[in-house]
Amino acid sequence: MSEWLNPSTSAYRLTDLGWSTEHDHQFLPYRGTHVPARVARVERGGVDVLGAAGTLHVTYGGSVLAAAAADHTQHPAAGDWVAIARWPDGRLTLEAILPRRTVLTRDSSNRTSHGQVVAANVDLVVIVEHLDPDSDLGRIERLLVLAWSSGATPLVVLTKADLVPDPERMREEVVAVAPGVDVLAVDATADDGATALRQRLGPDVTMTFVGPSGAGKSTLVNAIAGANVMATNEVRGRDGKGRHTTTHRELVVVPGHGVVIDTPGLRAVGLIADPDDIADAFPDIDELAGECRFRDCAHEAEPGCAVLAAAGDGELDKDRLARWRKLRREAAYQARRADARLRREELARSKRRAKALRQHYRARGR
Ligand SMILES: Nc1nc2c(ncn2[C@@H]2O[C@H](COP(=O)(O)OP(=O)(O)OP(=O)(O)O)[C@@H](O)[C@H]2O)c(=O)[nH]1
Ligand SMILES: [Zn+2]
Repeated sequence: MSEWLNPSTSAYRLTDLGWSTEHDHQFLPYRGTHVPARVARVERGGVDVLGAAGTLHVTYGGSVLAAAAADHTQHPAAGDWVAIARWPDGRLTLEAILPRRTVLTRDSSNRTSHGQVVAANVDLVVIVEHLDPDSDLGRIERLLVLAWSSGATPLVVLTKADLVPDPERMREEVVAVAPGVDVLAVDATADDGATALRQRLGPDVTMTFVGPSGAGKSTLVNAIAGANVMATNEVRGRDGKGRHTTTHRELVVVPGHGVVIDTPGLRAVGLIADPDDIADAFPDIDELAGECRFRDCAHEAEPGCAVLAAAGDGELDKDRLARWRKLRREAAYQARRADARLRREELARSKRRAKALRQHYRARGR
């Protein structure tokens, strides 16, 4: 186990972990009986939390387990602020999750679950994409939808600016697909890259870095930390598997510059967006759609469609429109699937109820 998770390591100041006066208020019901802490790592049987007592391993309290069984999103996640109880026998249990400000969710492959929270209370989603090879605009758009749907603010960092002849021109292309979002082009291996990013951070900002493998996420985190807190590709070994071993840190405190969350689940986040989230990432198209003749315009072939008109006269990039359509189809498909899942669960519940009733009457009849 790394020194990071060793209980003998030093205590944390709650404010370095992102604690604010809002949390003071939320924690009032637990004051005196529980201690506050932040979840750094989730395991099957419990979590590691960081707090004034350092790093602690705690198991789940009964009410937390019951809530999580009924609704997977109520399972503790990295970044959660929680209330910990200490029992007379010395056992530590996680008894409550404070209200989450933001949630990054992934659709679970488990058909009976309702998606899984992979990180909570993230303020800033840093979308990292390389300029060399060329940036993937569709991937950036997709991650923007993800960021907006979590409630966090996105920031786009384009790395490897040192490897291309005209990074500014490429940055402009990305600016066009990220309306209202800050877009930086940096050399992540140089000081000014870290400086530009640090200027966007604050001491109590919780951030997460998403983007393709090799884009420079770990390099950036290490640069803002001024230390090697994340394993980069070079030091990770050839099999590429070293990253999410049991010693991996999922929540790293960068004193003065915030908290970084990096969970294995984040690597696999899919898209469960609702149309509003997509609109957040595509305000240009959303605005055009407001000008269509028909309120329920599908922007496919309708007369008076402002979206099609804009695509026709070049005001709206046709490729961007095609990617937007694809995301909307995907979201609609996910929504239908979730509906079907809910119906299946409701059916299973009513069958269980009927069976229980039959047994009840049979027992009485005897
Ligand atoms: N020249 C140059 N190299 C970079 C830059 N950013 C990252 N690299 C290099 O790219 C390689 C991959 O960087 P990482 O930081 O490990 O990438 P990552 O996004 O964390 O990758 P995963 O951990 O696989 O998701 C390393 O060799 C970095 O030194 C950059 O801006 N310029
Ligand atoms: Zn239209």
